[in-house]
Amino acid sequence: MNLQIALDRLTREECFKILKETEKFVDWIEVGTGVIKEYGMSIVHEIKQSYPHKTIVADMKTCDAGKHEAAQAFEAGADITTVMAFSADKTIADTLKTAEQYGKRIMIDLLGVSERSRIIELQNLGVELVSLHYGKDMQSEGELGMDLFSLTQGLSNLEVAVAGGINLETLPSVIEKGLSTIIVGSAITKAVNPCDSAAAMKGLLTK
Ligand SMILES: O=C(CO)[C@H](O)[C@H](O)COP(=O)(O)O
Repeated sequence: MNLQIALDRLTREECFKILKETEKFVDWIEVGTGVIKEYGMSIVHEIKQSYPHKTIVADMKTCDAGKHEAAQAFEAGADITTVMAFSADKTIADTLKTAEQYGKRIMIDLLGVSERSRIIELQNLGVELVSLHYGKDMQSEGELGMDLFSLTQGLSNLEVAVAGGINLETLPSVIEKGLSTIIVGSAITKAVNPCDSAAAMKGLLTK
């Protein structure tokens, strides 16, 4: 099970400091949407240069102009770029095609999706990697509920990640769902000791 660290609401210096401290315990590095908005594609490039052996996820949250935005992410060094599930099928198809041309991948962000039928449509378009997502703003109204997992439960040929306020207390019940990637932001990046937090989480994932 991969641990993906999400670098959100951080300065460039904070991103690199946290990566230096947590590198050994994280598998995938997500350059968060806000960080990309602040620093542009150059920060994706810098992080890939510094961590060439890690899988870099550019959280572009693309919803239109798919071909262009996917190419931007891959040119900058991203291995995976994110695309919103509600995007037009043409956008999904274009980003998939672009990913194939670059030998890279797209991850579909399921934020706001409540019907399994959309996920099946996405699979029919060729999608193989999705992320269940309980949004940052929704987190102020309560923790990620286990019902979120029913969206993808039992679907075959689908790699599933999950994000949304996961912390050391909630991680064990998330692990039980048997997904491929657990995405953690604040519980590591805003921890007093990000290294200890990442180590503890990776420890649970590899148990
Ligand atoms: O995509 C995101 C926000 O849109 C974050 O990557 C995701 O929510 C993980 O961060 P946190 O653990 O702090 O919720």
